[in-house]
Amino acid sequence: MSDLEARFSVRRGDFELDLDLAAAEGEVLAVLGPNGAGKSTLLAVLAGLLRPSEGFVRVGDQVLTDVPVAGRARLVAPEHRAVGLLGQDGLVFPHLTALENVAFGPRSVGVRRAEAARRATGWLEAVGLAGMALRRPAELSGGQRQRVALARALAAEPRVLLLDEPLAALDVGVAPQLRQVLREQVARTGTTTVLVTHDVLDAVVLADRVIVLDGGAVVDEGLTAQVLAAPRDPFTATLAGVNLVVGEARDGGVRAPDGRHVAGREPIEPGGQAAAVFAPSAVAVHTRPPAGASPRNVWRTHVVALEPGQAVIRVRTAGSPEVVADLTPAAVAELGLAPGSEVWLSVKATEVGLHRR
Ligand SMILES: Nc1ncnc2c1ncn2[C@@H]1O[C@H](COP(=O)(O)OP(=O)(O)OP(=O)(O)O)[C@@H](O)[C@H]1O
Repeated sequence: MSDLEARFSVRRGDFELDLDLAAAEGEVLAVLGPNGAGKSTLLAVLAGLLRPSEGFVRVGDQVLTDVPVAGRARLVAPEHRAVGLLGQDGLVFPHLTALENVAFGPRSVGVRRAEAARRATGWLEAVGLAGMALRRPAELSGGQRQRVALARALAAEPRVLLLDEPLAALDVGVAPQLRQVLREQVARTGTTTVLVTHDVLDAVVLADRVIVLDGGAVVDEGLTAQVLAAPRDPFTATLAGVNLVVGEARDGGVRAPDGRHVAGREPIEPGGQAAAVFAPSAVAVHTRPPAGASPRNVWRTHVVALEPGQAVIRVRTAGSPEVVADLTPAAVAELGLAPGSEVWLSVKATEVGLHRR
């Protein structure tokens, strides 16, 4: 049986989120999605801050939220759920020291002062803050404060930990260290975790599985590596840094809405929806129709934009869906590319993965 299970729909104005998720004990589930996809709404329902229009949330054998279609709703108050929440700006009491902040959880369930302080000291050590126990939040850096907030959340020994963009407010230099601390502590404590993030790296480093939300619905889900290697949704493809052409399975490949046909390494059975995935570095750009015998995909289009990437220039081209190519600056200069340039793109079929949707 899953440790966490939630199935509900919830409305916020015109927005509706429909969700069905489960996480095994100790599993880290990342929730990815663009702005407004419903990620915070999902956490609010799990935390008991928001009541769904229908559905339930269960943690272990305890039903925390139960809103039947007809009949009485039941909602366990947020403070009585064994659910911890850590947001972007970890909530810590400004007037308490780091130690007192972390000891707060154990104290509030009746643990004696000395024992709570002993446990809090252990947690502060675990998150790399030994020696900072007596500082108040104002005397700590943003990254250190977030460590205190993490220690505080874990010291309450939640059955499920909810992380809402926990690294988003930190400097890029600090985020990797805290990401590592999160990873260690979640693994060490075996806490079932739901991690909302914009950053694909968080999912790669921390999560066993991911779900991708878009417009209030789950559009992709599975093991992190699999979802990123074979995205089924354009948003996931962008996160994974790959091109995704979704269309009808036809003639062994994928027929895009704009008529483009994409062949892959292995032919795919016709019928139904399929997706072709290929890396921007696998796309060659030509200013004339390319000649050559090897089996490959060739499409005529035009350049929409040139964008700086890391040691490459990303060439965005017209089409539905859009295809991007990564070229060296020298190649872009040699081809004389600019927005509006007519180009032919070619991709070797051996570089294209095809899968069913
Ligand atoms: N209090 C509210 N009242 C009405 N609508 C709301 C409220 N809060 C959020 N919404 C709407 O619900 C939708 C989902 O918002 P939510 O904050 O869950 O998205 P998100 O995926 O967390 O986005 P972001 O990544 O920008 O934080 C949005 O369309 C938003 O406008």
